[in-house]
Amino acid sequence: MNLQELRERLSEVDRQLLALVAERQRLSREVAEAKRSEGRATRDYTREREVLMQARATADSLGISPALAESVLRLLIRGSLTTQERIRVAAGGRGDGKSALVIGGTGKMGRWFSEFMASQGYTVTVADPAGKPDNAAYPYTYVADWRESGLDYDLIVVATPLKIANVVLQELAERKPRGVVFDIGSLKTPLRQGIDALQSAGVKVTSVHPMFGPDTELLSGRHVIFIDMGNREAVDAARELFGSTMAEQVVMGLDEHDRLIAYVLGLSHALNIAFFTALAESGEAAPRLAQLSSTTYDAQVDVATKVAGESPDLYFEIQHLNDYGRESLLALRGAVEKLLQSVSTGDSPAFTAMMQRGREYLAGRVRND
Ligand SMILES: O=C(O)C(=O)C[C@]1(C(=O)O)C=C[C@@H](O)C=C1
Repeated sequence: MNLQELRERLSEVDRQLLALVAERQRLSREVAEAKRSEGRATRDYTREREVLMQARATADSLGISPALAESVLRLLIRGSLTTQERIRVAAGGRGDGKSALVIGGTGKMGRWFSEFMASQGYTVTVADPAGKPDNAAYPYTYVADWRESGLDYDLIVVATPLKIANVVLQELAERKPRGVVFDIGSLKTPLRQGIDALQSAGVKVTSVHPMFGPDTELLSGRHVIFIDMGNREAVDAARELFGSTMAEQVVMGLDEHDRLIAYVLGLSHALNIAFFTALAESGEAAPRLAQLSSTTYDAQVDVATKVAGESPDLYFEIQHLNDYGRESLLALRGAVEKLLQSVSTGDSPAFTAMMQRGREYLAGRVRND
């Protein structure tokens, strides 16, 4: 066979593979229904392990790489889980007969929430001064300014940029809506006044931080943080929204949230900004570095590239508006100084101690994906 013929055969095999993937997905939808009627959880780690082990053994007997087979099956299981989670969220029907308003609903996370709530049966209204999305089949009621309409909703989600959110929450407090109100900001200390105003006005208020980006399809392994401002009903209602998903729910206080986020978001963003700034400012080495690779460098460059592509406004807000933001930046500076000190004085025990401490610290970390 010549190259052209071989490529045609490969394309045919790819088509067959994808037809099998479609068949697997179809079966997985049936599994979702079966598990729902038997009252079983969506995710079954024991079964996943079995599937992966089976794939490795089959690969071995076929003379192909077990690692390749495992990666393919991991992707397919992820596909299954995404489909199954969606089925469960829709079947839960937690929003049937209920209405929701998403203020800032055409932004990225606003869109995510609108879709998520609509998939549960909520009738969604989107308010956003950015204009109605140019889509003939736009599925939600649209208003440019929420201030000009009634507030008779079961749920109001504030998905505006942080700076505006505090004002919106205060304005909402004046109108005392009957439904549950929550924002989805990445920081909570800049929203303290708005949330407090709602609380004092007797509104059912909480605050939610979805710890994932707008492209997220599967919530298994993801965290959603709920801030308890003293209104149990509001916290329960917000948690209930995620009740059919596999997201892990964490409830905490407002200050605790921002203290932790200063590290989880603030420190990891800062480290990447420092990394690419150091590279870009490395003088004549900069263009040559861009061509090189090594395992750690490539992994770090991948993360840094994502960070560099994010919104500077949002990333600045995350650093600047956090009451506890300085703490983690100073910790980073302290760590770099300690490193510099050990390296420049040839203090190998100090360097080794840093590595050892990191190893111990990170070994205690549980990660599930
Ligand atoms: O066997 C199941 O319970 C499935 O839902 C299927 C499947 C898979 O894709 O193989 C998907 C998710 C589960 O966690 C385990 C396995």
